[in-house]
Amino acid sequence: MSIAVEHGITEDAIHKALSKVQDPEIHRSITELDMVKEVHVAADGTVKVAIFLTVAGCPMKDRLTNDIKSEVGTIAGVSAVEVELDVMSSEQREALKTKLRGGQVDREIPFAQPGSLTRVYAIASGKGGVGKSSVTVNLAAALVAKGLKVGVVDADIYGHSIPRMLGVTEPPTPIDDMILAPTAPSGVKVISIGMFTPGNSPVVWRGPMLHRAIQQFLGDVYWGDLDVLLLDLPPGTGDIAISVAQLVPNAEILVVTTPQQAAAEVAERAGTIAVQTRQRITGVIENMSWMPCPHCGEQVDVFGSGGGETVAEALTRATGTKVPVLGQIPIDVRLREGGDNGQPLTASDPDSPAAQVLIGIADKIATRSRGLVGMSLGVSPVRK
Ligand SMILES: Nc1ncnc2c1ncn2[C@@H]1O[C@H](COP(=O)(O)OP(=O)(O)OP(=O)(O)O)[C@@H](O)[C@H]1O
Repeated sequence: MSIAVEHGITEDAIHKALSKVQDPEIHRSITELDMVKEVHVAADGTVKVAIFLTVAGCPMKDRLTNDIKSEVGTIAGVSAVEVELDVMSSEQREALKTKLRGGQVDREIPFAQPGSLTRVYAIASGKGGVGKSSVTVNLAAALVAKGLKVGVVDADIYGHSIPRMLGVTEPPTPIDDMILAPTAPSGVKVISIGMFTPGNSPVVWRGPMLHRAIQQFLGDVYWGDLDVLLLDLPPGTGDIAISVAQLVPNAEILVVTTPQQAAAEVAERAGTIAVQTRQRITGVIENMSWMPCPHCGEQVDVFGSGGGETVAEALTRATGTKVPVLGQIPIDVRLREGGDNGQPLTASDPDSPAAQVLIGIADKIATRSRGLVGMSLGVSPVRK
């Protein structure tokens, strides 16, 4: 960065102001990312700041321009701020990508590294429509509200409804082979298989392509330092669950079911795949457990009862360690509405009964310590 100053405005003051401006997608300071090309101060106190954008037509350029104007504009003696936009050369982009990968030139999945502090949860269900995506977005928003950095991968090829449920409208920004994930208004970073398919067309990819897509979402997307990554899997016991197990062996499983016994049986099958892949099952979440009767306020079990407990017991038997029911979420029209208008209930109405259960589950998965408890070691007893 080159800075030419006069008019009593110090280089230090300009550097300090610019260091407060963050790239809206990378969430790191533009000075740290070497995005400032040059700064010039004219005799009348006009400051011209030239910036390197990561890519031409960067969707965040207006926000960046405004942020620079407001930060630099606060310096005493500055009469006006002008921002000029340039684009990084391929060498500069390469250097930026290396910086974002923590000095690593090669792509790798950061969450699969031994030192990774990110807790990865794959959200699974036996069949569609049980509320897996609703649970995922509400847990994500609740975890952000606790001050954690959270990312969501929408790997549900049949549903891919996560961006809408989180209110994300912008597409991801590619920097060559690196992808910057858009951030939802709640602060959750999101990447979805739906962002890579034209219109609303269904994805007809088969196993190897899906594996590659998940690998890209985990390895090519710049996530920054996440505390928690949630993966919304497609319903059933499909290829993606196995890909996740291969790519991120330390991912833990959350199984979502309704109280209905038929749903519980298929959810149990989805859970047992974790036994085969030796992944830990953190617990079972029962959704649509009950609703208050509109006339008398009493609890009505619309979809029967006991499904969550049935799945938890079956998975406890299969793994040999206690798999708990983490919570029973009631039916709440506002939860559905929140999904439709991109405002998770845990953020918009955290005191509602359904949000309270979800926040309780978020507390449990946020504080869970690492260890071998609950993980199938893949050993069987030997008879002597
Ligand atoms: N507790 C709840 N109360 C009211 N509505 C709910 C609740 N949970 C989910 N829903 C609604 O049920 C519908 C299905 O939920 P969702 O899309 O989250 O399910 P899913 O299991 O992810 O389905 P798929 O895998 O088929 O995408 C949505 O319209 C959602 O808003």
